[in-house]
Amino acid sequence: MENVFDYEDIQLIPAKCVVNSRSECDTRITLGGRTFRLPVVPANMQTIIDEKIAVFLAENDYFYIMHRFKPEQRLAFVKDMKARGLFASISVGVKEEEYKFIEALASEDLVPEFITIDIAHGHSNAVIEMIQHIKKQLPHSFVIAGNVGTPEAVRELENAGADATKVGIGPGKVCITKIKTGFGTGGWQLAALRWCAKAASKPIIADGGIRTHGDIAKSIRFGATMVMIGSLFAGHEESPGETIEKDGKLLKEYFGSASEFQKGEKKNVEGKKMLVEHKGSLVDTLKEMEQDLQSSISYAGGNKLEAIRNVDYVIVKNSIFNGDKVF
Ligand SMILES: NC(=O)C1=CN([C@@H]2O[C@H](COP(=O)(O)OP(=O)(O)OC[C@H]3O[C@@H](n4cnc5c(N)ncnc54)[C@H](OP(=O)(O)O)[C@@H]3O)[C@@H](O)[C@H]2O)C=CC1
Ligand SMILES: Nc1nc2c(ncn2[C@@H]2O[C@H](COP(=O)(O)O)[C@@H](O)[C@H]2O)c(=O)[nH]1
Repeated sequence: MENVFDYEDIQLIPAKCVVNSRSECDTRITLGGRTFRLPVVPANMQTIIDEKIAVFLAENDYFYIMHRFKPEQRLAFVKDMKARGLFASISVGVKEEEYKFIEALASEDLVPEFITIDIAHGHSNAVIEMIQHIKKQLPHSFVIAGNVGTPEAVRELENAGADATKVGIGPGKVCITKIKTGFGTGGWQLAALRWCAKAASKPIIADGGIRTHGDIAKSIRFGATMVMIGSLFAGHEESPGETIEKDGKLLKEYFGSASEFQKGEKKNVEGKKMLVEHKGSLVDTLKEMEQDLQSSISYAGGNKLEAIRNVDYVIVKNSIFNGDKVF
């Protein structure tokens, strides 16, 4: 494939400014018939989101996707969000019990607004069958399917009924898929996003590899509607990961959903654990992300997110591992 690159290899080229203040720039995005303040969603991982954060995000018009690692609590979670008048957005896997869970939601007439099918290798019959099951049982839920890394996969999942696809296999900060299996979009996630976006007829969520706020704008430029982020959301005081003090410094744990820490066993491990610096409040990060993205929009020469989609860019260098190590 030609022109393979990643986030740090690209610089977007400024266009003439049309606003008098960055505060005029609108970062809102619509997905599944709802408008959110930012094209950003914290990763559906156990050290990134919990019920409290989900409520905060939904109340404040941010998109969220609850993780699937406390399966027995999901039905009550949907009920609770509905009782609060908030949208429900959950994750499922593809195993037998997940079929029953979807049927239980349908039989109680509990319809989550968003359901994300969250498995490592989403280009599979297992995901296609789950999309079809959800669409049959809960036709009004917006289904996000993933993860994938090729145009063929995007087309197949869209044709099966997915309303959006999630792109990114191996670019995550706590991911070791690229090292352990030799496969994935790690090291060329941005180019893979562009490749997939050209084939997509529905929204794409770019997942993994975001290391700076500027990478959000780059994802939008290369075809993402929304960006899923783990590591940048891992260090907040609200983050569910354990807080650890080391040499007088506060740190937070962040582990992969396919790590032994999540699985409770060393089987098919494709994720690791790391400690990230404590960085204060989630609200402050969201505010800073919004301001930085407003600035990106102004450099793009517009006042809406769409302006970023048309800017020119240059490829400035190349690197494979995006600063990641196995340990
Ligand atoms: N975005 C990414 O790059 C990655 C993300 N993850 C995250 O880790 C979590 C666990 O993922 P996952 O292991 O898929 O979930 P599950 O453990 O729920 O596995 C889902 C099903 O798919 C099967 N499966 C998993 N990987 C493969 C594969 N490569 N080929 C064929 N079948 C497979 C599993 O069986 P069996 O286990 O017996 O093979 C199981 O039946 C998810 O949250 C996922 O998003 C994991 C790796 C990469
Ligand atoms: N290969 C693995 N990928 C994982 C695992 N757990 C989560 N993830 C993916 O990473 C992103 C977050 O990436 P970041 O660069 O923003 O930190 C997340 O949304 C998943 O798609 C894992 O154990 N292995």
